[in-house]
Amino acid sequence: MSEAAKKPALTPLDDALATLLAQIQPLAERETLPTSAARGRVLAADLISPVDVPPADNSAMDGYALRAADAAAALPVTQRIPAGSLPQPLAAGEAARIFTGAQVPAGADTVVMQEHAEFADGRVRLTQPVVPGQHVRLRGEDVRAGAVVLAAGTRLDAIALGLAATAGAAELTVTRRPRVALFSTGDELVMPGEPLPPGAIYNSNRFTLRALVEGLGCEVIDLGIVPDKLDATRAALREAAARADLILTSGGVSVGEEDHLRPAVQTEGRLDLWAIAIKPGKPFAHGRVGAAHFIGLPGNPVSSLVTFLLLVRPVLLKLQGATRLAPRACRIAAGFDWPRPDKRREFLRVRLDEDGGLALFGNQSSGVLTSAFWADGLLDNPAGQAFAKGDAVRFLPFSELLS
Ligand SMILES: Nc1nc2c(c(=O)[nH]1)N[C@H]1C(S)=C(S)[C@@H](COP(=O)(O)OP(=O)(O)OC[C@H]3O[C@@H](n4cnc5c(N)ncnc54)[C@H](O)[C@@H]3O)O[C@H]1N2
Ligand code: MOO
Ligand SMILES: [Mg+2]
Repeated sequence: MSEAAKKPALTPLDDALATLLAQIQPLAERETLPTSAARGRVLAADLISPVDVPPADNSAMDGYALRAADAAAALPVTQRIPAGSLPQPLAAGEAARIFTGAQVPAGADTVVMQEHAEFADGRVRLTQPVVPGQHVRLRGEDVRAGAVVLAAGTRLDAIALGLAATAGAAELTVTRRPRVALFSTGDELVMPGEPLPPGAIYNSNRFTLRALVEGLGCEVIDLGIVPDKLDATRAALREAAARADLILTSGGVSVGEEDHLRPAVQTEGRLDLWAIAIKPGKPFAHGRVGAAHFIGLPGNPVSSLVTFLLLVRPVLLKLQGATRLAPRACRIAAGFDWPRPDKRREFLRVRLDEDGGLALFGNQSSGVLTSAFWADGLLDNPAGQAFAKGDAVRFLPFSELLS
């Protein structure tokens, strides 16, 4: 067989992702957690608010509540309403002293901030014209009772948890954590904390991948480092398949004789996909071992990171029933020329630069993890497409991908 004939056809990224996601059925099991423990999880049922938020009209300022129609007169101040207290109705021709967050009394329709009023002898006089309704936050303007506050399939970030709490939810029903068995392959790998013998490197993928998996609300089953041996790789796959929903590995997935993952998966299960037309991250593998999904990421640290973000992140989200799998992207000006594009769709490590559009990290090698640490996200450049400084390019922010 000629070298050319041995070359695998590279699958386009979008096709690979579609194939991968088509195999994923969301997990059916759910659990109920305290709201404070649900960060990073996916809501399994619509959350409906039993209350209006805010529950009553309330003041946005420290000042005076009154009827806008009375604004011209010096009004007697007939009550004082701190936040948390219950006001008396306000009669025509009266004003109430009021504080931010306090309930606006029935009868009042407007709040004047104290800086725009003068108080003397029990009466308040306004020093500025009023706009009727000003500084009153209306009952239900944030959330209406009976409305869906958070839909099933929502990922619970800090803001979503706050919104759930604002509707009074002490507990949330979420999809159970997917179990992800993680192992790194490579005889050269040594764990941080151990001495570094000649020829060895520290295992960084294990830390990056573990943090990414946990950040997506999943449980990690850490199977450590597996040697570059076919038998050891097969044994690790069998153990992982018995314990996990997804087996995630890094390294040993390329074409060298020391890359045992592909043959091991072919023997223990089946391989559905291998090699994607992206840079970095070409040698990406997907298949099944027993009932578990298998995903093999390339060993180079940036390749492993990028393939995780583009392909594994949506899988872990879909397993949990999340409705939004794709990260939001935007088009933004490139701050540099890119005259010699790759034949593969390329994901460049770039940083947001207020003055000049996206800036490029100098060394784009897939072994240089510093490039990703420095960057704010990935510039997604189509295969074979050159661009010049000032051209609009597609930007995938890490704020989307790493959340
Ligand atoms: N003849 C060819 N060689 C290679 C090809 C190719 O198409 N033909 N593809 C290259 C590309 S692209 C990549 S990416 C790598 C992927 O290789 P593997 O997935 O088999 O990974 P390894 O060979 O095991 O390691 C690659 C590289 O990454 C380092 N590594 C591995 N694991 C870790 C870890 N846990 N932490 C830190 N660094 C790790 C490893 O030491 C190697 O330097 O293959 C190319 N070769
Ligand atoms: O895909 Mo490799 O990830 O180009 O270095
Ligand atoms: Mg290799």
